Amino acid sequence: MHHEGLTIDKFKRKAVLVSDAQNLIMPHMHLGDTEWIALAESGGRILAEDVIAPHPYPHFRRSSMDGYAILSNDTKGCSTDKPIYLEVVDEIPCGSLPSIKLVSGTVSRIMTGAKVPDEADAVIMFEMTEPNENRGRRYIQLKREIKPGQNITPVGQELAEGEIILNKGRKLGTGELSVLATFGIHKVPVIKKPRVAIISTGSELLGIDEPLQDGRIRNSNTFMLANQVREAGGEPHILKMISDDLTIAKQRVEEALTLYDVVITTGGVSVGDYDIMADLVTEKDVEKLFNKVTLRPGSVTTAAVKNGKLLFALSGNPGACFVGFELFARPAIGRMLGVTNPFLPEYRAELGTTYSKTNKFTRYVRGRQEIVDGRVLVYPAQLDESNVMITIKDSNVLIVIPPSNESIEAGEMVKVIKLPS
Ligand SMILES: Nc1nc2c(c(=O)[nH]1)N[C@H]1C(S)=C(S)[C@@H](COP(=O)(O)OP(=O)(O)OC[C@H]3O[C@@H](n4cnc5c(N)ncnc54)[C@H](O)[C@@H]3O)O[C@H]1N2
Ligand code: MOO
Ligand SMILES: [Mg+2]
Repeated sequence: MHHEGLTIDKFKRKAVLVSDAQNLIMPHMHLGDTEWIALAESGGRILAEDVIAPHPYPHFRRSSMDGYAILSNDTKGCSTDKPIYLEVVDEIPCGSLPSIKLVSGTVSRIMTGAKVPDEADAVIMFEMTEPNENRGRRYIQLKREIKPGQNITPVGQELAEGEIILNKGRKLGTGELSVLATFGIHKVPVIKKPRVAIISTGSELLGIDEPLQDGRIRNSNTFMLANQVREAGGEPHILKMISDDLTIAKQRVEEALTLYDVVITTGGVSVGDYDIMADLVTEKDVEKLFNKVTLRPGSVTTAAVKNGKLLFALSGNPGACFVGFELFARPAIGRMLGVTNPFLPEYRAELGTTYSKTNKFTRYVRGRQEIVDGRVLVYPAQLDESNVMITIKDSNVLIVIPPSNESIEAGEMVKVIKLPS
Protein backbone atom coordinates (compact mmCIF):
# COMPACT_ATOMS: atom_id res chain seq x y z
CA MET A 1 0.00 0.00 0.00
CA HIS A 2 1.17 3.50 -0.76
CA HIS A 3 1.07 5.74 2.32
CA GLU A 4 0.63 9.18 0.83
CA GLY A 5 1.11 11.21 4.00
CA LEU A 6 4.40 9.60 4.95
CA THR A 7 6.27 9.79 1.68
CA ILE A 8 7.00 13.54 1.64
CA ASP A 9 10.15 13.22 3.75
CA LYS A 10 11.53 10.70 1.28
CA PHE A 11 12.15 13.44 -1.26
CA LYS A 12 13.50 16.09 1.10
CA ARG A 13 16.62 14.33 2.22
CA LYS A 14 19.72 15.98 3.57
CA ALA A 15 22.79 14.09 2.43
CA VAL A 16 25.56 13.62 4.99
CA LEU A 17 29.19 12.68 4.40
CA VAL A 18 30.18 9.04 4.90
CA SER A 19 32.37 9.99 7.87
CA ASP A 20 29.56 12.06 9.42
CA ALA A 21 27.15 9.18 8.96
CA GLN A 22 29.63 6.85 10.67
CA ASN A 23 30.00 9.35 13.51
CA LEU A 24 26.24 9.51 13.93
CA ILE A 25 26.07 5.74 14.35
CA MET A 26 29.02 5.02 16.61
CA PRO A 27 27.77 6.64 19.86
CA HIS A 28 24.79 4.26 19.79
CA MET A 29 26.92 1.13 19.66
CA HIS A 30 27.62 -0.32 23.09
CA LEU A 31 30.20 -2.90 24.07
CA GLY A 32 28.70 -6.36 24.41
CA ASP A 33 28.95 -8.63 27.46
CA THR A 34 31.85 -10.96 28.12
CA GLU A 35 31.64 -14.73 27.85
CA TRP A 36 34.29 -17.36 28.59
CA ILE A 37 34.86 -19.91 25.88
CA ALA A 38 37.28 -22.78 25.23
CA LEU A 39 40.55 -21.71 23.60
CA ALA A 40 39.98 -24.10 20.71
CA GLU A 41 36.72 -22.30 19.89
CA SER A 42 38.10 -18.78 20.18
CA GLY A 43 39.61 -18.22 16.71
CA GLY A 44 38.21 -15.06 15.13
CA ARG A 45 36.70 -13.80 18.40
CA ILE A 46 37.57 -10.52 20.12
CA LEU A 47 39.39 -10.55 23.44
CA ALA A 48 37.35 -8.92 26.23
CA GLU A 49 40.14 -8.41 28.76
CA ASP A 50 43.87 -7.77 28.74
CA VAL A 51 45.74 -11.04 29.25
CA ILE A 52 48.79 -10.85 31.54
CA ALA A 53 51.63 -13.37 31.48
CA PRO A 54 51.17 -15.52 34.61
CA HIS A 55 54.80 -16.67 34.38
CA PRO A 56 57.89 -15.85 32.34
CA TYR A 57 58.34 -17.64 29.04
CA PRO A 58 60.29 -19.78 28.90
CA HIS A 59 60.09 -20.32 32.64
CA PHE A 60 63.29 -22.38 32.89
CA ARG A 61 66.64 -22.13 31.14
CA ARG A 62 66.42 -24.59 28.31
CA SER A 63 68.73 -26.02 25.74
CA SER A 64 68.12 -25.07 22.11
CA MET A 65 70.30 -27.94 20.80
CA ASP A 66 70.92 -31.62 21.32
CA GLY A 67 74.38 -31.78 22.89
CA TYR A 68 76.19 -31.32 26.18
CA ALA A 69 75.65 -28.79 28.96
CA ILE A 70 79.07 -27.50 29.99
CA LEU A 71 80.89 -24.97 32.12
CA SER A 72 82.29 -22.70 29.42
CA ASN A 73 85.27 -21.83 31.61
CA ASP A 74 86.54 -25.40 31.12
CA THR A 75 87.06 -24.68 27.43
CA LYS A 76 89.42 -21.73 27.92
CA GLY A 77 92.51 -22.11 25.73
CA CYS A 78 91.20 -25.22 24.05
CA SER A 79 91.99 -25.63 20.32
CA THR A 80 92.62 -28.20 17.58
CA ASP A 81 96.18 -28.62 18.88
CA LYS A 82 95.06 -28.59 22.51
CA PRO A 83 91.82 -30.60 22.70
CA ILE A 84 90.22 -31.16 26.06
CA TYR A 85 88.35 -34.12 27.46
CA LEU A 86 85.24 -33.68 29.61
CA GLU A 87 83.47 -36.47 31.43
CA VAL A 88 79.77 -37.14 30.69
CA VAL A 89 78.11 -37.56 34.11
CA ASP A 90 74.38 -37.18 33.46
CA GLU A 91 71.68 -37.50 30.79
CA ILE A 92 68.83 -35.00 30.60
CA PRO A 93 66.06 -35.90 28.19
CA CYS A 94 63.37 -33.31 27.43
CA GLY A 95 60.91 -33.07 30.32
CA SER A 96 63.40 -34.40 32.89
CA LEU A 97 65.43 -32.46 35.40
CA PRO A 98 69.22 -32.56 35.83
CA SER A 99 70.10 -35.04 38.58
CA ILE A 100 73.80 -34.40 39.01
CA LYS A 101 75.49 -31.14 39.92
CA LEU A 102 78.15 -30.28 37.38
CA VAL A 103 81.63 -29.47 38.51
CA SER A 104 84.61 -28.41 36.45
CA GLY A 105 85.57 -31.13 33.97
CA THR A 106 82.13 -32.68 33.77
CA VAL A 107 79.25 -32.27 31.30
CA SER A 108 75.66 -33.51 31.02
CA ARG A 109 74.25 -34.98 27.84
CA ILE A 110 71.17 -32.85 27.14
CA MET A 111 68.36 -32.79 24.58
CA THR A 112 66.73 -29.82 22.85
CA GLY A 113 64.11 -28.28 25.13
CA ALA A 114 65.44 -29.85 28.33
CA LYS A 115 66.30 -27.86 31.45
CA VAL A 116 69.96 -26.85 31.58
CA PRO A 117 71.70 -27.60 34.92
CA ASP A 118 71.99 -24.39 36.99
CA GLU A 119 75.79 -24.63 37.06
CA ALA A 120 76.13 -24.92 33.27
CA ASP A 121 76.43 -21.75 31.22
CA ALA A 122 76.55 -23.15 27.68
CA VAL A 123 75.46 -26.09 25.58
CA ILE A 124 77.64 -27.53 22.87
CA MET A 125 76.13 -29.40 19.92
CA PHE A 126 76.91 -33.09 19.46
CA GLU A 127 78.45 -32.30 16.08
CA MET A 128 81.24 -30.28 17.67
CA THR A 129 82.37 -33.13 19.91
CA GLU A 130 83.99 -36.55 19.58
CA PRO A 131 82.77 -39.31 21.91
CA ASN A 132 85.44 -41.11 23.80
CA GLU A 133 85.52 -43.94 26.38
CA ASN A 134 88.17 -44.75 28.91
CA ARG A 135 87.92 -47.42 31.61
CA GLY A 136 84.15 -47.54 31.44
CA ARG A 137 83.80 -43.78 31.73
CA ARG A 138 82.37 -41.65 28.96
CA TYR A 139 84.14 -38.53 27.76
CA ILE A 140 83.80 -36.02 24.97
CA GLN A 141 86.67 -34.47 23.15
CA LEU A 142 86.41 -30.77 22.31
CA LYS A 143 88.69 -28.67 20.12
CA ARG A 144 87.44 -25.10 20.52
CA GLU A 145 86.54 -22.49 23.09
CA ILE A 146 82.85 -22.06 23.90
CA LYS A 147 81.36 -18.71 24.84
CA PRO A 148 79.02 -18.47 27.83
CA GLY A 149 75.30 -18.44 26.97
CA GLN A 150 75.69 -20.44 23.79
CA ASN A 151 72.60 -22.53 22.92
CA ILE A 152 70.81 -21.66 26.15
CA THR A 153 67.43 -19.91 25.95
CA PRO A 154 67.26 -17.64 29.01
CA VAL A 155 64.24 -17.44 31.33
CA GLY A 156 61.73 -14.86 30.05
CA GLN A 157 63.42 -14.48 26.67
CA GLU A 158 60.01 -14.11 25.00
CA LEU A 159 57.97 -12.59 27.82
CA ALA A 160 58.53 -11.65 31.45
CA GLU A 161 55.96 -12.49 34.13
CA GLY A 162 53.35 -9.72 34.45
CA GLU A 163 53.81 -8.38 30.93
CA ILE A 164 50.68 -7.89 28.83
CA ILE A 165 50.46 -10.76 26.35
CA LEU A 166 47.43 -9.47 24.45
CA ASN A 167 45.34 -6.36 24.82
CA LYS A 168 41.57 -6.44 24.97
CA GLY A 169 40.02 -5.66 21.60
CA ARG A 170 42.49 -7.94 19.86
CA LYS A 171 41.14 -10.36 17.30
CA LEU A 172 42.28 -13.88 18.08
CA GLY A 173 44.12 -15.53 15.21
CA THR A 174 46.85 -18.08 14.76
CA GLY A 175 49.60 -16.37 16.74
CA GLU A 176 47.24 -15.29 19.50
CA LEU A 177 45.91 -18.83 20.02
CA SER A 178 49.44 -20.15 20.19
CA VAL A 179 50.51 -17.66 22.87
CA LEU A 180 47.34 -18.20 24.93
CA ALA A 181 47.90 -21.96 24.84
CA THR A 182 51.51 -21.48 25.93
CA PHE A 183 50.37 -19.59 29.00
CA GLY A 184 47.69 -22.12 29.87
CA ILE A 185 44.80 -19.72 29.14
CA HIS A 186 42.43 -22.54 28.20
CA LYS A 187 39.29 -20.49 28.80
CA VAL A 188 39.30 -17.17 27.01
CA PRO A 189 37.23 -14.06 27.82
CA VAL A 190 35.68 -12.80 24.59
CA ILE A 191 32.92 -10.34 23.76
CA LYS A 192 29.62 -12.00 22.93
CA LYS A 193 28.82 -11.90 19.23
CA PRO A 194 26.19 -9.24 18.52
CA ARG A 195 23.02 -10.93 17.29
CA VAL A 196 22.14 -9.31 14.00
CA ALA A 197 18.73 -9.77 12.39
CA ILE A 198 18.59 -9.65 8.60
CA ILE A 199 15.33 -8.85 6.87
CA SER A 200 15.02 -8.46 3.12
CA THR A 201 12.05 -6.50 1.87
CA GLY A 202 10.43 -6.52 -1.55
CA SER A 203 7.35 -8.11 -3.08
CA GLU A 204 9.51 -9.22 -6.01
CA LEU A 205 11.68 -11.46 -3.89
CA LEU A 206 11.62 -15.21 -4.24
CA GLY A 207 13.15 -17.64 -1.79
CA ILE A 208 16.38 -19.22 -3.01
CA ASP A 209 14.66 -22.59 -3.31
CA GLU A 210 11.79 -21.24 -5.40
CA PRO A 211 11.54 -21.58 -9.18
CA LEU A 212 11.91 -18.37 -11.18
CA GLN A 213 8.81 -16.35 -11.98
CA ASP A 214 8.50 -13.58 -14.51
CA GLY A 215 9.11 -10.18 -12.94
CA ARG A 216 10.56 -11.63 -9.78
CA ILE A 217 14.12 -12.36 -8.57
CA ARG A 218 15.62 -14.48 -5.85
CA ASN A 219 16.64 -12.89 -2.60
CA SER A 220 20.42 -12.76 -2.71
CA ASN A 221 21.03 -9.85 -0.33
CA THR A 222 20.06 -11.83 2.75
CA PHE A 223 22.78 -14.39 2.13
CA MET A 224 25.36 -11.81 1.17
CA LEU A 225 24.61 -9.87 4.36
CA ALA A 226 24.62 -12.95 6.56
CA ASN A 227 28.17 -13.67 5.46
CA GLN A 228 29.22 -10.05 5.90
CA VAL A 229 27.82 -10.12 9.42
CA ARG A 230 29.76 -13.30 10.15
CA GLU A 231 32.97 -11.81 8.75
CA ALA A 232 32.46 -8.72 10.89
CA GLY A 233 32.24 -10.91 14.01
CA GLY A 234 28.46 -10.87 14.44
CA GLU A 235 25.95 -13.71 14.61
CA PRO A 236 23.55 -13.46 11.65
CA HIS A 237 19.89 -14.35 12.13
CA ILE A 238 18.01 -14.63 8.86
CA LEU A 239 14.39 -13.59 9.35
CA LYS A 240 11.47 -14.07 6.99
CA MET A 241 11.36 -11.77 3.96
CA ILE A 242 8.76 -9.00 4.00
CA SER A 243 6.62 -7.91 1.07
CA ASP A 244 6.22 -4.18 0.50
CA ASP A 245 3.62 -3.57 3.19
CA LEU A 246 4.36 -0.85 5.71
CA THR A 247 2.15 -2.25 8.48
CA ILE A 248 3.73 -5.69 8.32
CA ALA A 249 7.23 -4.25 7.95
CA LYS A 250 6.76 -2.00 10.96
CA GLN A 251 5.56 -4.87 13.09
CA ARG A 252 8.34 -7.25 12.00
CA VAL A 253 11.12 -4.69 12.31
CA GLU A 254 9.90 -3.61 15.74
CA GLU A 255 9.74 -7.20 16.89
CA ALA A 256 13.25 -7.83 15.56
CA LEU A 257 14.53 -4.74 17.36
CA THR A 258 13.32 -6.15 20.67
CA LEU A 259 14.79 -9.61 20.03
CA TYR A 260 18.16 -8.78 18.44
CA ASP A 261 21.04 -6.39 19.09
CA VAL A 262 21.00 -4.89 15.59
CA VAL A 263 18.56 -5.09 12.68
CA ILE A 264 19.60 -4.81 9.05
CA THR A 265 17.00 -4.51 6.33
CA THR A 266 17.53 -4.28 2.61
CA GLY A 267 15.32 -2.66 0.03
CA GLY A 268 12.61 -0.07 0.10
CA VAL A 269 14.66 2.93 1.18
CA SER A 270 14.48 5.07 -1.93
CA VAL A 271 11.66 7.30 -3.15
CA GLY A 272 9.52 4.64 -4.83
CA ASP A 273 5.85 4.25 -4.05
CA TYR A 274 6.46 1.02 -2.17
CA ASP A 275 9.70 2.05 -0.48
CA ILE A 276 8.31 1.24 2.95
CA MET A 277 11.54 1.40 4.93
CA ALA A 278 11.89 5.04 3.95
CA ASP A 279 8.50 5.64 5.55
CA LEU A 280 9.16 3.48 8.56
CA VAL A 281 12.12 5.54 9.75
CA THR A 282 10.02 8.69 9.73
CA GLU A 283 7.57 7.29 12.29
CA LYS A 284 7.61 9.32 15.47
CA ASP A 285 8.89 6.62 17.82
CA VAL A 286 11.98 6.12 15.63
CA GLU A 287 14.98 8.43 15.70
CA LYS A 288 16.28 8.78 12.16
CA LEU A 289 20.05 9.31 12.11
CA PHE A 290 20.32 9.87 8.36
CA ASN A 291 18.56 8.79 5.18
CA LYS A 292 20.95 10.03 2.54
CA VAL A 293 24.71 9.86 2.26
CA THR A 294 26.98 11.58 -0.28
CA LEU A 295 27.99 8.18 -1.54
CA ARG A 296 27.47 5.95 -4.54
CA PRO A 297 26.35 3.27 -4.57
CA GLY A 298 24.06 3.49 -1.60
CA SER A 299 23.11 7.17 -1.50
CA VAL A 300 19.80 6.25 0.13
CA THR A 301 21.43 4.24 2.93
CA THR A 302 19.45 4.93 6.06
CA ALA A 303 20.05 4.41 9.77
CA ALA A 304 17.71 4.89 12.69
CA VAL A 305 17.53 4.15 16.41
CA LYS A 306 14.63 2.73 18.31
CA ASN A 307 14.83 2.08 22.05
CA GLY A 308 18.60 2.30 21.84
CA LYS A 309 18.86 -0.33 19.08
CA LEU A 310 20.27 0.38 15.64
CA LEU A 311 18.33 -0.23 12.46
CA PHE A 312 20.37 -0.20 9.28
CA ALA A 313 18.02 0.18 6.32
CA LEU A 314 20.31 -0.61 3.43
CA SER A 315 19.46 -0.21 -0.21
CA GLY A 316 17.99 -3.17 -2.06
CA ASN A 317 20.38 -2.84 -4.94
CA PRO A 318 23.00 -5.54 -4.23
CA GLY A 319 26.00 -3.27 -4.91
CA ALA A 320 24.67 -0.54 -2.66
CA CYS A 321 23.67 -3.04 0.01
CA PHE A 322 27.17 -4.52 0.00
CA VAL A 323 28.91 -1.14 0.28
CA GLY A 324 26.40 0.12 2.85
CA PHE A 325 27.17 -2.82 5.08
CA GLU A 326 30.94 -2.43 4.81
CA LEU A 327 30.92 1.32 5.47
CA PHE A 328 28.35 1.48 8.26
CA ALA A 329 27.21 -1.86 9.70
CA ARG A 330 30.68 -3.42 9.86
CA PRO A 331 32.27 -0.72 12.04
CA ALA A 332 29.13 -0.64 14.18
CA ILE A 333 29.41 -4.38 14.86
CA GLY A 334 33.13 -3.92 15.46
CA ARG A 335 32.40 -1.24 18.06
CA MET A 336 29.99 -3.58 19.89
CA LEU A 337 32.79 -6.14 19.95
CA GLY A 338 35.32 -3.61 21.24
CA VAL A 339 37.58 -4.14 18.22
CA THR A 340 40.57 -1.82 18.51
CA ASN A 341 40.00 -0.35 15.04
CA PRO A 342 36.62 -1.37 13.63
CA PHE A 343 37.12 0.33 10.26
CA LEU A 344 38.48 -1.46 7.23
CA PRO A 345 42.11 -0.61 6.39
CA GLU A 346 42.65 2.31 4.03
CA TYR A 347 45.73 3.05 1.98
CA ARG A 348 46.74 4.42 -1.39
CA ALA A 349 47.36 2.44 -4.55
CA GLU A 350 47.88 3.04 -8.23
CA LEU A 351 44.85 3.03 -10.49
CA GLY A 352 45.35 0.28 -13.09
CA THR A 353 42.91 1.60 -15.71
CA THR A 354 41.44 5.03 -16.31
CA TYR A 355 38.15 5.62 -14.49
CA SER A 356 35.94 8.05 -16.34
CA LYS A 357 32.56 7.99 -14.62
CA THR A 358 31.97 11.25 -12.82
CA ASN A 359 29.63 12.02 -9.96
CA LYS A 360 28.81 14.70 -7.42
CA PHE A 361 29.04 12.08 -4.69
CA THR A 362 32.09 10.04 -3.64
CA ARG A 363 32.08 6.69 -5.36
CA TYR A 364 33.13 3.47 -3.66
CA VAL A 365 33.92 1.41 -6.71
CA ARG A 366 34.38 -2.29 -6.23
CA GLY A 367 37.63 -3.44 -7.74
CA ARG A 368 40.46 -5.87 -7.79
CA GLN A 369 43.86 -5.27 -6.25
CA GLU A 370 46.82 -6.96 -7.83
CA ILE A 371 50.54 -6.83 -7.16
CA VAL A 372 52.29 -6.31 -10.49
CA ASP A 373 56.11 -6.15 -10.48
CA GLY A 374 56.01 -5.14 -6.82
CA ARG A 375 53.50 -2.30 -7.45
CA VAL A 376 50.04 -2.29 -5.88
CA LEU A 377 47.56 -1.75 -8.69
CA VAL A 378 43.78 -1.52 -8.41
CA TYR A 379 41.37 -2.20 -11.27
CA PRO A 380 37.76 -1.00 -11.09
CA ALA A 381 35.21 -3.71 -11.91
CA GLN A 382 33.88 -3.51 -15.47
CA LEU A 383 30.32 -3.57 -14.18
CA ASP A 384 30.04 -1.53 -11.00
CA GLU A 385 26.48 -0.19 -11.13
CA SER A 386 24.54 -0.28 -7.92
CA ASN A 387 22.17 -2.91 -9.27
CA VAL A 388 24.97 -5.23 -10.44
CA MET A 389 25.61 -8.23 -8.25
CA ILE A 390 27.96 -10.38 -10.30
CA THR A 391 31.23 -8.46 -9.76
CA ILE A 392 31.00 -8.38 -5.97
CA LYS A 393 32.57 -11.84 -5.93
CA ASP A 394 35.60 -10.60 -7.91
CA SER A 395 36.35 -7.60 -5.74
CA ASN A 396 38.86 -7.36 -2.91
CA VAL A 397 38.93 -3.56 -2.55
CA LEU A 398 36.70 -0.53 -2.79
CA ILE A 399 38.36 2.21 -4.82
CA VAL A 400 37.40 5.63 -3.48
CA ILE A 401 36.73 8.10 -6.29
CA PRO A 402 36.16 11.61 -4.94
CA PRO A 403 33.42 13.82 -6.45
CA SER A 404 34.76 15.24 -9.69
CA ASN A 405 33.77 15.96 -13.26
CA GLU A 406 37.03 14.72 -14.68
CA SER A 407 38.21 11.19 -15.17
CA ILE A 408 41.07 9.74 -13.14
CA GLU A 409 43.89 8.48 -15.32
CA ALA A 410 45.59 5.12 -15.04
CA GLY A 411 48.74 5.54 -12.96
CA GLU A 412 47.24 8.09 -10.56
CA MET A 413 47.21 7.26 -6.88
CA VAL A 414 43.80 6.63 -5.34
CA LYS A 415 42.46 5.82 -1.90
CA VAL A 416 41.63 2.16 -1.45
CA ILE A 417 39.66 0.34 1.23
CA LYS A 418 40.62 -3.28 1.73
CA LEU A 419 37.69 -5.64 1.78
CA PRO A 420 37.86 -8.61 4.13
CA SER A 421 39.17 -11.73 2.43
N1 LIG B 1 13.31 8.35 -8.63
C1 LIG B 1 14.36 7.79 -8.07
N2 LIG B 1 14.52 6.46 -8.14
C2 LIG B 1 15.59 5.88 -7.58
C3 LIG B 1 16.55 6.67 -6.91
C4 LIG B 1 16.34 8.05 -6.82
O1 LIG B 1 17.14 8.79 -6.26
N3 LIG B 1 15.23 8.56 -7.40
N4 LIG B 1 17.65 6.07 -6.41
C5 LIG B 1 18.06 4.88 -7.09
C6 LIG B 1 19.16 4.30 -6.39
S1 LIG B 1 20.59 5.12 -6.56
C7 LIG B 1 19.05 3.15 -5.70
S2 LIG B 1 20.42 2.45 -4.97
C8 LIG B 1 17.78 2.44 -5.55
C9 LIG B 1 17.52 2.09 -4.11
O2 LIG B 1 16.39 1.33 -4.05
P1 LIG B 1 15.82 0.77 -2.69
O3 LIG B 1 16.87 0.76 -1.66
O4 LIG B 1 14.56 1.45 -2.40
O5 LIG B 1 15.57 -0.76 -3.02
P2 LIG B 1 14.37 -1.42 -3.80
O6 LIG B 1 13.66 -0.39 -4.58
O7 LIG B 1 13.61 -2.22 -2.85
O8 LIG B 1 15.17 -2.37 -4.75
C10 LIG B 1 16.14 -1.91 -5.65
C11 LIG B 1 16.60 -3.06 -6.53
O9 LIG B 1 17.22 -4.05 -5.76
C12 LIG B 1 16.58 -5.31 -5.91
N5 LIG B 1 16.56 -6.02 -4.61
C13 LIG B 1 15.89 -5.62 -3.53
N6 LIG B 1 16.07 -6.50 -2.53
C14 LIG B 1 16.86 -7.47 -3.00
C15 LIG B 1 17.36 -8.66 -2.44
N7 LIG B 1 17.10 -9.01 -1.16
N8 LIG B 1 18.17 -9.44 -3.19
C16 LIG B 1 18.45 -9.08 -4.47
N9 LIG B 1 17.99 -7.96 -5.05
C17 LIG B 1 17.18 -7.16 -4.35
C18 LIG B 1 15.19 -4.95 -6.33
O10 LIG B 1 14.54 -6.00 -6.99
C19 LIG B 1 15.44 -3.74 -7.23
O11 LIG B 1 15.86 -4.16 -8.50
O12 LIG B 1 16.70 3.21 -5.99
C20 LIG B 1 16.92 3.85 -7.26
N10 LIG B 1 15.75 4.52 -7.66
O1 MOO C 1 21.84 4.70 -3.87
MO1 MOO C 1 22.28 4.20 -5.40
O2 MOO C 1 23.20 2.92 -4.79
O3 MOO C 1 23.53 5.52 -5.23
O4 MOO C 1 23.06 3.70 -6.87
MG1 LIG D 1 13.01 1.30 -4.22
